[in-house]
Amino acid sequence: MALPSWASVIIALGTAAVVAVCIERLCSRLTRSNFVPAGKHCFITGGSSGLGRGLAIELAKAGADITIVARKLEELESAVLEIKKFRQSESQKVIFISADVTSKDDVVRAFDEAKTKMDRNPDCVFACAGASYPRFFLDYSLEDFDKSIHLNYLGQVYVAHQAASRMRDSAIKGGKIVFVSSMLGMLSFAGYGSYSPAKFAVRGLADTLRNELKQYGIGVHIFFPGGIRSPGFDKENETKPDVTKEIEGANEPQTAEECAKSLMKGLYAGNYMIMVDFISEVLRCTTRGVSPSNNFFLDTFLALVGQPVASGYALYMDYLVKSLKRQ
Ligand SMILES: NC(=O)C1=CN([C@@H]2O[C@H](COP(=O)(O)OP(=O)(O)OC[C@H]3O[C@@H](n4cnc5c(N)ncnc54)[C@H](OP(=O)(O)O)[C@@H]3O)[C@@H](O)[C@H]2O)C=CC1
Ligand SMILES: CCCCCCCCCCCCCCCC(=O)[C@@H](N)CO
Repeated sequence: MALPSWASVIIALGTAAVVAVCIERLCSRLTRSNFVPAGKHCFITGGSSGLGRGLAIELAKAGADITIVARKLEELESAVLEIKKFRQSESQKVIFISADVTSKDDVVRAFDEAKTKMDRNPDCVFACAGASYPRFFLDYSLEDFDKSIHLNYLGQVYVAHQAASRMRDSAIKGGKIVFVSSMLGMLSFAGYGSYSPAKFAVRGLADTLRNELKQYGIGVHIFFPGGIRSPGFDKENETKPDVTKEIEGANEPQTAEECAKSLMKGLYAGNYMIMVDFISEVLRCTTRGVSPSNNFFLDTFLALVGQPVASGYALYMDYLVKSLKRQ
């Protein structure tokens, strides 16, 4: 008995959709690396506070050995005590190294010390150190731009360079480098003239290395958090213009713990670009370009519906800033 033509069309479309989804899942499985933190040496810059500290705690829970790096000794010491409480076993090592990521010599020394104290080079490196001092472009001194690019961009370049060269030379299997950008590495607006460009630059570097480091089997990921309630966040809010607060009001800040958990979840899923909530996922889809998708069909759909929303948001940002003139 012949099926009516509409039924054949539905069956054909349904079959095509199922085949497409299976191909997408298969490709995604073949191109993604596993993340198994247990027994790994995880090296975290900015590990004494905020996201970095939250991440160190999650990695300790997952069974990793941890090196945290930052400048202030007191904060490092107290973070190590706290992180140790979350270990699965007493045999997991948690150590700290005081170093400034804006200094090339310090970064090399930090990796040397980490290797000596842990008896091996890091398997996973997380570049969390960073800070933002928002104000209007014309209220910055020219030195402020140097400082931001040194900390928020070059601070990740030096760390990634050491990480990759040691992973290659000691033939680390399943090495990972995780960059920390921000939603402000995908869009920007009034107040972030020194910070956002550095976070965009981090994306350029991550895109380059995601491709280039495949020859050594090193996995590269990039994290784009929204606001994180942290000591750094309190500090930036002291200089943040009101209009900046208003524009970023669409984003609900997370705790460092929630944010670190989002990062872990993205790493377990093997995603290249890791986001923290639905709005930021949509933003990712509207700016993805040739970067790998997290789910090809869903990402393409979200890009389509998200683009008008993104353009509408730009109108809202411009309206708020234009209104400043009239005050
Ligand atoms: N807070 C937020 O709203 C958001 C933050 N981010 C990004 O997430 C990351 C973490 O931010 P957050 O959780 O707020 O961090 P915090 O401000 O709470 O902590 C920053 C950490 O980085 C360290 N650090 C700062 N400067 C240097 C340096 N020159 N050398 C070595 N270590 C340094 C600090 O220690 P010490 O001062 O002792 O060196 C501290 O451990 C940053 O890259 C930030 O840009 C992204 C989106 C939102
Ligand atoms: C589909 C697209 C819709 C667009 C909606 C956009 C919403 C804007 C929210 C911007 C949030 C910025 C968080 C800043 C985090 C940060 O890095 C600072 N705290 C500095 O540390």
